[in-house]
Amino acid sequence: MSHLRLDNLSLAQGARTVLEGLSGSFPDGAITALIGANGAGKSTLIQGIMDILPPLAGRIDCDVPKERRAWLPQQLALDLSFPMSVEELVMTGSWPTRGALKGYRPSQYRQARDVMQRLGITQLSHRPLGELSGGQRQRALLGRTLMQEAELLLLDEPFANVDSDTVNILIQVLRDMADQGSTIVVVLHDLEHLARLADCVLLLAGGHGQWTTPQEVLERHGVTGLTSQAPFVPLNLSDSSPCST
Ligand SMILES: Nc1ncnc2c1ncn2[C@@H]1O[C@H](COP(=O)(O)OP(=O)(O)OP(=O)(O)O)[C@@H](O)[C@H]1O
Repeated sequence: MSHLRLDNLSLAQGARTVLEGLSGSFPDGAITALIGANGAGKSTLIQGIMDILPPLAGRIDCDVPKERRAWLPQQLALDLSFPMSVEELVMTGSWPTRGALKGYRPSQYRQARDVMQRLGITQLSHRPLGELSGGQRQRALLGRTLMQEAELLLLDEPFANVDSDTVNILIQVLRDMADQGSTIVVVLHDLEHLARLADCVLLLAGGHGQWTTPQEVLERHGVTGLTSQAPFVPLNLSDSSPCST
């Protein structure tokens, strides 16, 4: 059975119903792309799954413990101006399981070093977050979720403002996490990333959800044979008006 299931779920932002009657399961050990036009409710659904936004009706069943759930918000939503280094950020990934005030064990420093090496940010370990590029910051944030050993990972547009080397590393790490059994849900906005990353798709439109496959979405856009060298191809999804007000 899936670790993350939606049962006739409706979610609202204030007085506005954004999503209505969503049901279905996110497959474990797989990457589900969450797609839809601007305002379709992708971030709203992520907030619901993260327990930040209570359901208006229906249920979200998630049996991943809270300390193994991780969320990478949109970069614009992050304030990384506080004085913290890359290594310190990665180490905070151990807080949900171990607590913030217990200090770190040598094995955790070793684990953080391995994580930073895997993400190619070892040389940045003492660099303050405020001095990182978008791509470096995104690698550090994914490093924190690796440190957390997240079993449910939600990412909101992780490839926005990120260089192509970072995209390649993020895709490889996410694939490895899924292969090890994690449930991954990622908000995507372009077809190249959809083709390279997604195993299945939840399309939000008109306040409702449709489960589909990357192949079906690509065919609907008249795209065949996308490769990793393909240029940015935006998803063209128009029918997105919220279901009711
Ligand atoms: N805090 C809020 N208060 C009121 N309305 C909101 C709030 N956040 C989002 N909304 C509204 O809810 C609807 C869904 O927004 P949401 O951010 O979930 O869409 P999205 O699919 O993530 O869009 P985008 O692709 O632009 O990020 C939109 O109509 C938006 O204006």
